[in-house]
Amino acid sequence: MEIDKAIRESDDRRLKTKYNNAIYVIQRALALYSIEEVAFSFNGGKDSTVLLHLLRAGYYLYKSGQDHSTCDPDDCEITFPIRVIYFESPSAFPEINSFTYDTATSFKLQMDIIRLDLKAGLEALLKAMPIRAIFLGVRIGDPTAVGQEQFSPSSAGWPPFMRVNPILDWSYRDIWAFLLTCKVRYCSLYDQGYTSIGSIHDTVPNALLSIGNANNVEEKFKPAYLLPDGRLERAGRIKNFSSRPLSAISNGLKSEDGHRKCTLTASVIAVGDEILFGTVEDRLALTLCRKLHSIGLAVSQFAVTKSDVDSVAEEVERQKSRNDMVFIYGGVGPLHSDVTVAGVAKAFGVRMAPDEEFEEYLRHLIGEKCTGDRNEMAQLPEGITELLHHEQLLVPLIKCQNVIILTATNVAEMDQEWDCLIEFMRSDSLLVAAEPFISKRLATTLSDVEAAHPLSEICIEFPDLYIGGYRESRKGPLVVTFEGKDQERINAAVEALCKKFQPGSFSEVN
Ligand SMILES: Cc1cc2nc3c(=O)[nH]c(=O)nc-3n(C[C@H](O)[C@H](O)[C@H](O)COP(=O)(O)O)c2cc1C
Ligand SMILES: Nc1ncnc2c1ncn2[C@@H]1O[C@H](COP(=O)(O)OP(=O)(O)OP(=O)(O)O)[C@@H](O)[C@H]1O
Ligand SMILES: [Mg+2]
Repeated sequence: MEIDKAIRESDDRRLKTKYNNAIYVIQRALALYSIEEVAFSFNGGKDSTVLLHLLRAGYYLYKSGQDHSTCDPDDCEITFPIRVIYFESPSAFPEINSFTYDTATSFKLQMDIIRLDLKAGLEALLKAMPIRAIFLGVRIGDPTAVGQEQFSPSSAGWPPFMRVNPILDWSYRDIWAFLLTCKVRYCSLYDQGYTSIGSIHDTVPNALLSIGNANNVEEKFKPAYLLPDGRLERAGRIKNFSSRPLSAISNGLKSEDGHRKCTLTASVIAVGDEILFGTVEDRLALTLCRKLHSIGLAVSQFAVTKSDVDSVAEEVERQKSRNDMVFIYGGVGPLHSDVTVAGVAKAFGVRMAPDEEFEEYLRHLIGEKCTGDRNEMAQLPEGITELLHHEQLLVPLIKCQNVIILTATNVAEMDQEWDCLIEFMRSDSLLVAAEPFISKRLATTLSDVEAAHPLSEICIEFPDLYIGGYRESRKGPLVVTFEGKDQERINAAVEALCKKFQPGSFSEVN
């Protein structure tokens, strides 16, 4: 088998280790699932090209191991029985399409071309075939790899199947070492400076490979395998973040327009299975909501999510685009359940990458215990992270665009982080004009039924105020609350409400 032979004959020890691990994962999958139950998701990209050849080798080695005799290499090479699926999109590069089709012909792949969107296509496929596991060329540096392992069930909202990622731990360099060592064909775009290929709308050659366009001729690029730093593989992908950065928020806060100030919103996300199980009581939400309110930010939502990357990512993605700021706590640290930072990375569609500055802080904090090859805690969302350092804090706060990750685990720690955060925002003139809310509370012995209609009229008359009501017990007094940024408006609303009832029906409470 030519792939296995090429790797065995190579003296690249790192590549051999990666190859052996990938083959092991493939063989495990082939032992767990029948051949009809597996499929390979192939799209002509470099990672899936590597995986194609690994699967060919893995299948050959699996078969020869199973038969206790060497499988006839010709047989195994001619019949590659794993079903291949290609989601063809109208925005795919023509070079990718032609390479994918040519490869399918050369290796006699049974390839299904699916022209539906990914989810719908997978749903239809899984209905029609007994497929239970899909091989993917996902690597740890890909934004979509966050939280995945070599065997990862598909995420919530996707049809159920096992994602098998044999090259999850491969680096950009490993990919090129494999393709060049095995001398296999790859898509021609990689020789024209493309280093990671998405759609024609979001992919250009990697500027780091440019050799310029002297004499006004077309700009030329070096081939992808010459990219010196694999972390910059996606530099040719055009980013499209939907969220607003904090600078946009600061403009909002400085606005002279009172209404705009009122509409600034924040949302709070707590991460922790234990909160959902009811095992621990979450006191931080109360503290944080109170603090946010005290500086004039309207808290639009408080959510609790499970300790898993996808749940965190979904919630952050939803909240970051709807709110000016998002505050998230819980699930920060080195434990398996500490998935918050990875979830934030996934929400922004960026990968986790080692952050030297953060690692330095951790080294001071934990000393030698964290100086291993891979300090997971020192990985932060790439390209969007700002560390907010304050002398009172042992470890800086992490800000990813408009998402602030708090590490507090109790109220005292939250108080301290909050004080630092406020100082930071003030020194950066972010909060200069954020007017605090003014509130008034009136207690009454009127029943809910008596109060309901007149109160709803007041709400219509004063849409710029938050007017609410609550009671601490069914029999006790009803408390009506008025929140807003304009004292006169609050006084007017209070007066208007009192006028609708007998004098003395309401008394102000603190
Ligand atoms: C076979 C297959 C299975 C996938 N399963 C999932 C999944 O379970 N969860 C998920 O969030 N995305 C899933 N995706 C989507 C990918 O993570 C990714 O969003 C998609 O391939 C587009 O990648 P791009 O934005 O880099 O082009 C799947 C994609 C494919 C092809
Ligand atoms: N349109 C598609 N059809 C089938 N599989 C796909 C498709 N898009 C992505 N995949 C699967 O997801 C994997 C990861 O995609 P990704 O774009 O990161 O890698 P790639 O396309 O193989 O290489 P590159 O990083 O150079 O684009 C692919 O290797 C493939 O298994
Ligand atoms: Mg790709």
